[in-house]
Amino acid sequence: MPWAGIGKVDRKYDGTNLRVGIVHARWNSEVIEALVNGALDKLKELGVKEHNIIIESVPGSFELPTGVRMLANKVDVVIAIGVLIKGSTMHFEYISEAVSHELMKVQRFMRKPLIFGLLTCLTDEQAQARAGLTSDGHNHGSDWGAAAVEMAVKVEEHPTLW
Ligand SMILES: Nc1c(NC[C@H](O)[C@H](O)[C@H](O)CO)[nH]c(=O)[nH]c1=O
Ligand SMILES: CC(=O)[C@@H](O)COP(=O)(O)O
Repeated sequence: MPWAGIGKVDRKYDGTNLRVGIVHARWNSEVIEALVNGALDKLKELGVKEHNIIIESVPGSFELPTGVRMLANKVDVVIAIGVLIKGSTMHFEYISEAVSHELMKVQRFMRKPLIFGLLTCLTDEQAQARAGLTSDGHNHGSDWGAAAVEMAVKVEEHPTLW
């Protein structure tokens, strides 16, 4: 997936003074772990201090919006990470839709940037590739870490945004 990723960044973003929350689901834990580590590595590369990163887990992706709200007051930006994989029922469709909409609402409610780290995959292989676990894969967690620092800095520069 050579085209994947957040592209060329307009300037250098410094995360030195940022507090970042990561809330992740535990379903599909191998993929989740790779995504969380990808995000953590990128946050640290961009200067975020380890003691300014709070990590919380929730059972599944459906619980992500609640988890985000629990962290919202303690940090400048939250990354919500979950991995939904299509099974044999309509479960996937309902949860994908509901969680995506609710995360957008939660972002407005908390008036802080929220990074959408919800993979909605049709197969296990799709999820593994997006966590960098296949030879042609790319770890989206890394992009989410970069997006978190960029958006936290940008929003800080626009105090009347929300
Ligand atoms: N099937 C997946 C789930 N299902 C669990 C729900 O998210 C939820 O935890 C449960 O229904 C209790 O409310 N979660 C994922 O993150 N990924 C899945 O593929
Ligand atoms: C509630 C569930 O997680 C489960 O019944 C969903 O089944 P599937 O993933 O096969 O659609």
